[in-house]
Amino acid sequence: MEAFTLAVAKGRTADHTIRLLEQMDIFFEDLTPSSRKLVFYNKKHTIKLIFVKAVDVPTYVEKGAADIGIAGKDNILESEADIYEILDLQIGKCEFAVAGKPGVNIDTLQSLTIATKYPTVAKKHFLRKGNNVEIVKLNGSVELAPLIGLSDVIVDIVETGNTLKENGLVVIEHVEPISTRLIINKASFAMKANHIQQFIEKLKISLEE
Ligand SMILES: Nc1ncnc2c1ncn2[C@@H]1O[C@H](COP(=O)(O)OP(=O)(O)OP(=O)(O)O)[C@@H](O)[C@H]1O
Ligand SMILES: O=P(O)(O)OC[C@H]1O[C@H](OP(=O)(O)OP(=O)(O)O)[C@H](O)[C@@H]1O
Repeated sequence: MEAFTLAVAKGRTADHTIRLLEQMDIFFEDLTPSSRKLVFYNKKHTIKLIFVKAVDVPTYVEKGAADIGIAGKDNILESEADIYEILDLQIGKCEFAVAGKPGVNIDTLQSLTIATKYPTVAKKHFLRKGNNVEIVKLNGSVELAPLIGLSDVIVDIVETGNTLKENGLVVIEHVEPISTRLIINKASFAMKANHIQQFIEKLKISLEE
């Protein structure tokens, strides 16, 4: 019998997530790196795994299309989804930062234009600081914006710092650390308490190994 649905982000954290599940003795049939399939079952058919775009994981969990999700803190914050965030999986580590050309002084500019893939996170950060900002929402290659005058600065993910460096940009402010988190649908947490608690406990043990 199917106990719960687990939404996992496609992309750069997928391999690590699957390895973590394997450490918990959870294996999915037909799951290969080149597969285009999006739905998988474990051997006992108790867990349904769905692969979704990283940015969509919190939405699937909030709406109950998945009971459990494994998602980046970046996408959790941006979605403002009403879910429980239970565990830090200590993978996919990076940070949100404000970055721009060296010497740009964001405290002296009257109004700031911010290019970002994360408009909600960016708006909240600058509201807290009391800055007047205009947000330009982009979907990638955000580092280009200050180089061609589309924005004063960017709010983006920094991991190694290589993308900033190769484009002559620097971190101006650290905003928030990011890592992959375990999230749970609020109703599922009550309705499927046994199965979900078991999963959480097993995951905790794997994280400590
Ligand atoms: N250098 C990094 N750049 C982006 N995300 C990173 C990085 N390092 C770790 N992460 C984490 O990995 C998660 C998934 O990133 P990934 O790039 O696969 O998805 P994405 O941004 O939706 O990609 P795309 O839009 O190219 O499909 C992010 O949500 C973030 O939490
Ligand atoms: O600090 P680094 O290790 O260089 O990593 C940070 C870069 O990685 C991400 O981009 P991604 O590869 O997802 O491409 P994108 O520009 O299409 O978003 C992020 O948006 C930065 O551009």
